[in-house]
Amino acid sequence: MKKTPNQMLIIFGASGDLTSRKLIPAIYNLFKGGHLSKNFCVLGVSRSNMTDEEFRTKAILESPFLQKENSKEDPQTMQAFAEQFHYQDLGSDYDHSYDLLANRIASLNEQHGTSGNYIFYLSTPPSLYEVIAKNLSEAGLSKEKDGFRRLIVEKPFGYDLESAKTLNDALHHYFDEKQVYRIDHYLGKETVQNLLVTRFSNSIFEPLWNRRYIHHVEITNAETVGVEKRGGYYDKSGALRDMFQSHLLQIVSLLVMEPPISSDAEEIRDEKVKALKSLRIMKSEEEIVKNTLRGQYVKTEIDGKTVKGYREEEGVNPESTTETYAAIKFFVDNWRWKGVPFYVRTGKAMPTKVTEAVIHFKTPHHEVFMSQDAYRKDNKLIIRIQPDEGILIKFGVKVPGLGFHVEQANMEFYYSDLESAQVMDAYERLLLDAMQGDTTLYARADEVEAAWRFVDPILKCWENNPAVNTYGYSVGTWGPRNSDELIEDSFGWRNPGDLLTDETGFCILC
Ligand SMILES: NC(=O)C1=CN([C@@H]2O[C@H](COP(=O)(O)OP(=O)(O)OC[C@H]3O[C@@H](n4cnc5c(N)ncnc54)[C@H](OP(=O)(O)O)[C@@H]3O)[C@@H](O)[C@H]2O)C=CC1
Ligand SMILES: O=C1O[C@H](COP(=O)(O)O)[C@@H](O)[C@H](O)[C@H]1O
Repeated sequence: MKKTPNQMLIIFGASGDLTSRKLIPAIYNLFKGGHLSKNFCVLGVSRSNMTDEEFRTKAILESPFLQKENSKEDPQTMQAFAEQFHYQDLGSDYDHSYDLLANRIASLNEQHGTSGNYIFYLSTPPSLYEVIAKNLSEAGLSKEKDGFRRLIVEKPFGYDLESAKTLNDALHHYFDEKQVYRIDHYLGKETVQNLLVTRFSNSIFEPLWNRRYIHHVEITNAETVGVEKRGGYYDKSGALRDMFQSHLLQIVSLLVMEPPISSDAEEIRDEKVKALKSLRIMKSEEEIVKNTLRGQYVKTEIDGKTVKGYREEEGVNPESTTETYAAIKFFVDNWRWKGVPFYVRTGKAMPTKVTEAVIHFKTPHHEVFMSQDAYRKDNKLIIRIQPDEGILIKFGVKVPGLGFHVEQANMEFYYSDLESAQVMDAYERLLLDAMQGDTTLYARADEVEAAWRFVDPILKCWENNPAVNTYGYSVGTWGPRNSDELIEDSFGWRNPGDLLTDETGFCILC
């Protein structure tokens, strides 16, 4: 196990949802797993007025997100964990009290022996990222003189290309790029990382990983939930910004990239940037309208009960045209991928929670045997990112008996079958990487900008034409009725039931 240096984690936005739901449980698991140094502490920072004790009680001892642990752990372990937590109230606008904060950090550094190593985690509304970075710098907390100084920045990173560039420039004013860790929690998922290993450590896949053998690539990200309590944020964002620009383009970059020369963070990130730069940018509105589709879930009767539509959600404009479903077809203009269509869709309020990438291989050039079903004869590699993490290969086998009839068989691997299947939660993995100074799974400035460069024209076109290609879909369905039209040349979207479900090849339409 790699040793984690002594350090202090300073969380801005400590009273918020992300801190209690994701960050504290992740730190707790790292603590229990023995990944943290004994000389470690957390300083929570936000506007709310709380003492250390009140913060510990709310965020740890009475946290619903640590309830399971609370009930089964002995109280001493929980208490020992809680004692590493402190809290600092920063006043109403995060623009003051930084000298006070610097003094508090210095005194906790003495108390916990954190060796002057500080990570600042920005889990506040994004509008505060720049002001916090500036104030940290002015309080002398950004320069690495007597320990490391790192800045973890939550998503969304920018609202479009221009704002992402502005934010990068602003952060670079106060922190060097190597100090900035832009988080994308999908990169913390074991199966997303496994995309690299599947591709580059198996000589059976890589020779086929190109336009000669791949017919098309399909990525599905579906959630059963709607926008829940995040309507205010989501209504200004939409599926394209919320999921596609960040998480899904990260997955695309890992599928598309060339082999890096080593597993060094910069080598991998260089290749990802090149991959993102090779996505063909859709220039005309006509091209965008032809290759994209969006939808919004609508009020739906399910088993005699009315389920809210998006426009009825708290914080959402009742006339909103924000998309909760987006599907995009695009091409990658480089030697490897020329002419291979990529289809990516994401949506809320869908039938199941699933994320998967499907590589559809071309059918053999000359068909000797007839398949039972014309749509099922292509080989597929299904990389299941969640929830049942694993890999499935579909290939043709002879149906026993007379003649040469072919049917699809499955060869599958589930992560849960591994004896050492201790899959770390994404935030746990990413926090540990930042604590150990590993940037591989964090997005670099040029990577984020390259992703926005691809998404920007689509956003602009959609904003200019709010009604074009926008369709309602019922809660619990696979999106708008006509979503298969986008993928018409490729047999329709795979219906991702269980990993092993023998799909129909067609989307279940509303
Ligand atoms: N929640 C989630 O699931 C996810 C969140 N994120 C990102 O993480 C960040 C935090 O999200 P989340 O925890 O949900 O947000 P919350 O609104 O729950 O919390 C935000 C935190 O920032 C503080 N804050 C809010 N408004 C202001 C303001 N105007 N001035 C100063 N401080 C303010 C709040 O504390 P106080 O009011 O005490 O000052 C609170 O601690 C956001 O950037 C979000 O996009 C990313 C992915 C998922
Ligand atoms: O970043 C986000 O991700 C979640 C989905 O994450 P997952 O790990 O549960 O797949 C999504 O619900 C949210 O809208 C988005 O901001």
